[in-house]
Amino acid sequence: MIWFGQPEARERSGLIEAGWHVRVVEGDAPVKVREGGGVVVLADLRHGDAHAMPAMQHLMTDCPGLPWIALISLGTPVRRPQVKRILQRCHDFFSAPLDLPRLLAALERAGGAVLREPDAVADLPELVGRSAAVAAVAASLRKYAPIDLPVLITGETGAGKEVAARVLHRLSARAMQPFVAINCGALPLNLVQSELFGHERGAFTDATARRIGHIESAAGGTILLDEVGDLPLDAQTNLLRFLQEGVLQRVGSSRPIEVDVRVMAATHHDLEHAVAAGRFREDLYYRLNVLRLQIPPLRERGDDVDLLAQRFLDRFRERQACVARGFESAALRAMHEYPWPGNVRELRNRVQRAAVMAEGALISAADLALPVDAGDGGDPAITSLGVSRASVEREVIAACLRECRFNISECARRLQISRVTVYRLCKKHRLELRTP
Ligand SMILES: Nc1ncnc2c1ncn2[C@@H]1O[C@H](COP(=O)(O)OP(=O)(O)OP(=O)(O)O)[C@@H](O)[C@H]1O
Repeated sequence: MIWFGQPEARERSGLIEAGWHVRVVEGDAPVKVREGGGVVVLADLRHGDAHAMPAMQHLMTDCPGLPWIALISLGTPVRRPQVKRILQRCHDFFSAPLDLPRLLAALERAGGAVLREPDAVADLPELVGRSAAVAAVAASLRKYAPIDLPVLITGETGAGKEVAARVLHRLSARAMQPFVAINCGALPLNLVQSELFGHERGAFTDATARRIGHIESAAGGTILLDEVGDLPLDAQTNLLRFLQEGVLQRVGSSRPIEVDVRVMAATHHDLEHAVAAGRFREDLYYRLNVLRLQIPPLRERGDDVDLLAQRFLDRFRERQACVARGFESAALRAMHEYPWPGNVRELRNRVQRAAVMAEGALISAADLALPVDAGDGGDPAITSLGVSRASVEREVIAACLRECRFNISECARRLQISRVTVYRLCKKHRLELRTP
């Protein structure tokens, strides 16, 4: 629903709990909405505030088919022409204090099915979100996609760098050609060159046959070099040559092979720092950093957390039997408070686990293993800071281990702790180090 004005906290959380996505509009900027799909608009005129009136009028003209509901109080200037025009357009009226159950019933009638509000990036279904931060990413993606130059994608782990690279590829002229993503940090050190550039038969002891490398296998398409900062210096030199001349040499061969591939690189480390420390070639950095895309961390995406969580839950429900279909308001609050060090990936993992754990229709903060704030009347065992920390720590490690398929080195790298610490924490939290 679009709420023009200011919902009270209880109103907003009641709506979200009932499955509605609430988009609050306070300013006078025009609002874009796709008609149909269960969108309902509420004109909150309780405070007689004329601020959002132009945006309301605009939307009424733009989307004449939308159902409108008015919320008024004794203070609403009902005789003012602007207000009168809006009231004339409304199907239903509510007076303060708002009777939430009656409003929910009216919304169901007006909007039909539960609203799935269009994302800010409706034409990019891979990129769920409607925050300004995600809209800015979407705008850059559309701008960069048709330009056949390298892109350097930065952002915290799990924020969606690979998702962005896939969108860039899909929107580019190379869309019908391969997209190859490789994690440079996970390549065995002694095989990096052969993995990237391929090798000829007999190039080294185990090279019993000729093998093409990842770059060649992406011929005509795009290669994403994830964690590019982890490439050893000799591989960096060859990559630079490839970027400059468009040719590569397989290990054990002196024959240059021309390969047409768009290179994208991603990193969650500070590459500038690596350059300053001499761990990353400066010339390669400039070659890769032609177009730059910064993926914002989840904690900076506002209500996208709700949207993503619901999306992950819906997807999970399509594949697995589970009773959960939404989130308690305390769970939504907890998700907004939590800093999400593992970003969208961590959110997905927590939601999936919570969907399994939840015993009712609504997932609680405890199901998500997230701390709830003390004023919430939540479980005291959960609100204790020590227990919450331990629980979060366990969840983050368990999720990361699963993501890395129980590869301890990879897990240590992603969490930026030592392998020894990973083992210690697994022991502390009784996490099994099984192979998948
Ligand atoms: N905006 C988004 N909408 C939907 N799913 C997303 C979004 N961003 C990320 N994801 C999901 O989150 C998970 C992590 O995303 P991705 O692998 O792109 O992150 P990353 O930044 O490349 O991580 P890493 O630094 O560990 O390589 C994936 O399952 C991806 O599908």
